[in-house]
Parts: sequence; C-alpha cells; structure tokens
Amino acid sequence: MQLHTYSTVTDASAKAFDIIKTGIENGSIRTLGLATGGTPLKFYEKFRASNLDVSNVSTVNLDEYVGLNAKDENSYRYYMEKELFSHMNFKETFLPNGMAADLDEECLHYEGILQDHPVDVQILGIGENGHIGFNEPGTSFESLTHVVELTESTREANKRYFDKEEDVPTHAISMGIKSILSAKKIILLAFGANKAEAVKQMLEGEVSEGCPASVLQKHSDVIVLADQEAASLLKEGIARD
Ligand SMILES: O=P(O)(O)OC[C@H]1O[C@](O)(CO)[C@@H](O)[C@@H]1O
Repeated sequence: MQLHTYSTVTDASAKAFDIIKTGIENGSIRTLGLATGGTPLKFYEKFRASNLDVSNVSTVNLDEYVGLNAKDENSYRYYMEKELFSHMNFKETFLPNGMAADLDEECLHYEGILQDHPVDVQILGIGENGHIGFNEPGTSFESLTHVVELTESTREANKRYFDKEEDVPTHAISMGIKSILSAKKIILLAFGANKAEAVKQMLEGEVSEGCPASVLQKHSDVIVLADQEAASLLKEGIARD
C-alpha cells in the first residue's frame, strides 16, 4: 500500500481526481467505483467542475441504505445525483436498490452487475471502526454483496445527516469485501483525527476481520490519500510522500 499525506483535504482530493482524470482520458477506466459519505465531497466538487467526457464510463457505488428511495435526501442515490451524476454524462450509474422487495435477490443482481462491469478504480472512504463500504468489523473477507445490519457506532457517526437518530436506517446493502477487493486499483481517502485510529489499524495492524480495511494490505494496488490528522498516529518510519 502506498501512503501520501497532504496538509489539506482539497489537495488530497485533487490528487485523487488527477488519477481518475488520467485514467478516463487514456481509456484505462471504463468502470469507476464510487463512495458516499463526507469524505469524497471535495473530490466530487473537483470532478463536477471539470469538463471531463465520461460518456464511455460506467459507475458502481459501494452501498445504499435499506428503505430509502431515490427521492429521499439521505439515500445514497440522491447524494450521488446531487454531488456528481446530474452534472456529468456518465454512460450508466449503478447503486444497490435499497427499496427492492427481495433484498437477497437484489444482492445477487448487484453482484451480477459488478461481474459485468469489473471495477478499474474504486474510491473508498473508511469508517471510524475501520469499515469499508458498510462492511462492519467481523464481516468475512469472502463476502459478496450482502445485507448488513449497521452497528451502533456507524449509525451514531452517520446520524449527523438525519433529522433524528431514529431515522438512521438499521440496514444497508453493501458490496462485500471480496467484491471490493476485485477492483484493479483502489484509492482510499481518509481525513480528520477521528479516522486516525482506523488508518493506523489498516496500515500497521494485523490483517484481521476485526478491522475490515486491513484486508487492503493484501491488494496489490492501493493508494491511501490522507490528511495529516488522519495519518497522525502512524509510525514515523512509514513510507509517505
Ligand atoms: O466519509 P464518512 O462520512 O466519514 O463515512 C465513512 C464511510 O462510511 C460510509 O458512509 C458507509 O459506506 C462510506 O460511504 C464512507 O466511506
């Protein structure tokens, strides 16, 4: 894994965008994996301000809440339309359907979409508990797209987006860890002191299902773009530039 640290979120997000832009322009990115949450907002700001032609690019998102429809402001479909899709000309955009009558069937269907659209570059954030996508600690490294019961810590961390804590969904559909690892390249963004412990476990801890992000140590092409706060607990000697 490579680590690059930046003094501002804007600089780190610009670096992520540069990598994506180069890949889209040279045709090596046909499918782009995307994430939601607070972390990639500056990346999307930069993306939508560009006049990049993405008409040959498909996107797949990591996850979606169960029970929220596309018009719900807290659904990840709504977020993606607002932050990126409505400003760009993507070929097609996929997210799991959290309103599906049969959620297990929807997971199989989404996994099929991923097989048909192998991800060239996946953008990832990281949860305070080390989750990637909505794969909470304890999730099998062999998992494919599945229904997840959100932990209290994740619901607590995400309640800032909702009017009331009870409104935070209890479940989500998430790509599994095996699904995420099948991306050819992964760019993980981590910002803020609240991510420092998770970043340390991911880079320096044992590879263990207790910290889902630690599995990224086994992937051959991962770049972590972090601000100084998120990298603040790492050993001095760790490679960075
Ligand atoms: O970027 P945030 O809001 O800190 O969230 C961390 C992670 O949790 C999620 O919201 C759950 O998937 C991710 O989208 C995100 O990468």
